[in-house]
Amino acid sequence: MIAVRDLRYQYGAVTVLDGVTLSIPDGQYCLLVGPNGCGKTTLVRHLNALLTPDAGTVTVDGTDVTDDPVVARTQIGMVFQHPRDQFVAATVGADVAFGPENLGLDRDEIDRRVTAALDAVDLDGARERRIDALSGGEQARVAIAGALAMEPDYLVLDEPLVGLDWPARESVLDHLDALAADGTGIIVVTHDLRDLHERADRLVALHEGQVALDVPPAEALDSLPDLGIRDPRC
Ligand SMILES: Nc1ncnc2c1ncn2[C@@H]1O[C@H](COP(=O)(O)OP(=O)(O)OP(=O)(O)O)[C@@H](O)[C@H]1O
Repeated sequence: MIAVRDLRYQYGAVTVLDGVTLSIPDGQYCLLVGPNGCGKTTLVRHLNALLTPDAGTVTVDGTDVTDDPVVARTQIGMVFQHPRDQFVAATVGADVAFGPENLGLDRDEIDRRVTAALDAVDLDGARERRIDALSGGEQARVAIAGALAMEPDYLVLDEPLVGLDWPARESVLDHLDALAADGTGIIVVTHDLRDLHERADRLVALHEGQVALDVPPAEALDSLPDLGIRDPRC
């Protein structure tokens, strides 16, 4: 379980997170929503210790991520807002292998993980393809595969659908559904709930640095406009 307790963070004099508390059990599919600049990325960067809290704690299965960032980073896979910035190799297979290689795994295990991760996003035939020659949707799936190759308990995706056309968007979402069905916890950061609200178990909305809503998505819809988020039914 990921547990965030009274998390506070400011950039200079600007307070962004002002006492965020939430727990995300294993296997949950959670949406983290809020308008631009409300602190969603700042919050998820704390989950695997890319940022250190000014106050409060983030624990994963009881381990404080600040004390043990490596544990957090192996249990929580992150897919960043612009996947293109995340790639470290020219080809799909080399990029997906990068994380397991850094874990010091043997070649057979690396190969097994790369195969499984690419299979999970339907890119099993794409190992030798150059990433810069892939479509935006394919690149998004490579980024997800890169995180999956670490065999994380949770996958955190920061605005994974930006710039994708409808088929690519559906494809990425269907793959997330399949991962969730297999027990991977999914946390999707977004300000656009179209196609998402019916898939997730839970919706957490940030407002003025705090958790303003934490309910099943269907219960949140009427309150969203007051929090600066478009009602996806409209
Ligand atoms: N490195 C930084 N230095 C100073 N201010 C920052 C930095 N990163 C973010 N901020 C500010 O912190 C606030 C929260 O930013 P954050 O990126 O967490 O919001 P967000 O909800 O993810 O926004 P978006 O939906 O636009 O991605 C914003 O006002 C942003 O300008």
